[in-house]
Amino acid sequence: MAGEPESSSPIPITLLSGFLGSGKTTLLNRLVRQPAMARALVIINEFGEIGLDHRLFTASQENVQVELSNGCLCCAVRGDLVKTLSDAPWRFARQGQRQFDRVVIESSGLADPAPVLHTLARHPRLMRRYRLDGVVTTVDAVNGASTLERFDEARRQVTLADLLLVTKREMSDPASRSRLEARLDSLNPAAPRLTIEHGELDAERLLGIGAPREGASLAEAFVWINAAANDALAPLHSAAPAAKHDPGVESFSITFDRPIPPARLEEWLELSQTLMGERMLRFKGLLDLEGRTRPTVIHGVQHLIHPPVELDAWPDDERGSRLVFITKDLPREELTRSLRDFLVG
Ligand SMILES: Nc1nc2c(ncn2[C@@H]2O[C@H](COP(=O)(O)OP(=O)(O)OP(=O)(O)O)[C@@H](O)[C@H]2O)c(=O)[nH]1
Repeated sequence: MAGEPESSSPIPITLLSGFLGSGKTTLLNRLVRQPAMARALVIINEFGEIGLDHRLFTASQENVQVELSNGCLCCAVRGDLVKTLSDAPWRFARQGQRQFDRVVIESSGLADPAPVLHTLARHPRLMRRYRLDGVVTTVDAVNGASTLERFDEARRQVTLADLLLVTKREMSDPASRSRLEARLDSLNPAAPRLTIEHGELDAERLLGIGAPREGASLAEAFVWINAAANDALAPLHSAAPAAKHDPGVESFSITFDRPIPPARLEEWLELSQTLMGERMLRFKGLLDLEGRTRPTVIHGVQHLIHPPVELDAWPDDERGSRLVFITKDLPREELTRSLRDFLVG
């Protein structure tokens, strides 16, 4: 592809999701005015024949902007997204210099983020050029709880988020706020939650919220994996229940001292998708794989499993693997047994 060398480091992508009217465009307008997002390529997906969001969005001078209309990102225009992202480095280049250094995709309010994440994680051309920096989901404090009751898409948007932003808090009453908090606890206890008003948020808060990237330090990976475990991490080979959530939601960790054969891990991942599916809300792993000199990070959300990434290095001879799970209605014994059988059995 013209315009830039293949070897340049992958361009981070932030996926901004959230149900209809939850405040995505309001947030985006604030974000792109800040230095951290000033050179973002903004891709706006709208649903319906006459999209409005791109008119409501007011890019800063440096931003480049693309609209994907007439369909939903998760189905009809997924091919357009691949083409837009594939072409962008040279399409938005001046004198051979790429004009953006990150991408923000605002998906339509009805989009399920999973297919988009699959596309970003699996499409050969996109995988080389881009990396997912995280999924941010806005949830409206007034309607959020009932929206989450009623719409599967809204639940998927919350479940897949690395960061949840609760909007319109000043318009909501305490009862609907606590109903919403309980619902968010149940759907995604791992994601940090922030309250924002009228899209006011430091753009830096959105950077690096997903998994550690290739070559990241082990220290960074520890912060990431610990965030998923809440208070369940401390005791090895066991777990305490996570702090607060619906019945049926559990958070726990499992460790292995011996290196894990990569082929066994792959088999287990396939099996877990089939057998556990949506009962596996989230898993994160920091692994010592047989034959690899560096630590490997894997993670997944329900059926979606991201490609493994290798970190910088082990600090010394002390190695080991740790997996953290957040599950719903999935007996811990069943999961632990399948892991032990497959990974070290
Ligand atoms: N009071 C209040 N209003 C907000 C807040 N955030 C957004 N709004 C308003 O909510 C309405 C919808 O916000 P948008 O940013 O357009 O929401 P969206 O998620 O982009 O909406 P869709 O494009 O329909 O999916 C607008 O009128 C905003 O001004 C907030 O924190 N407080």
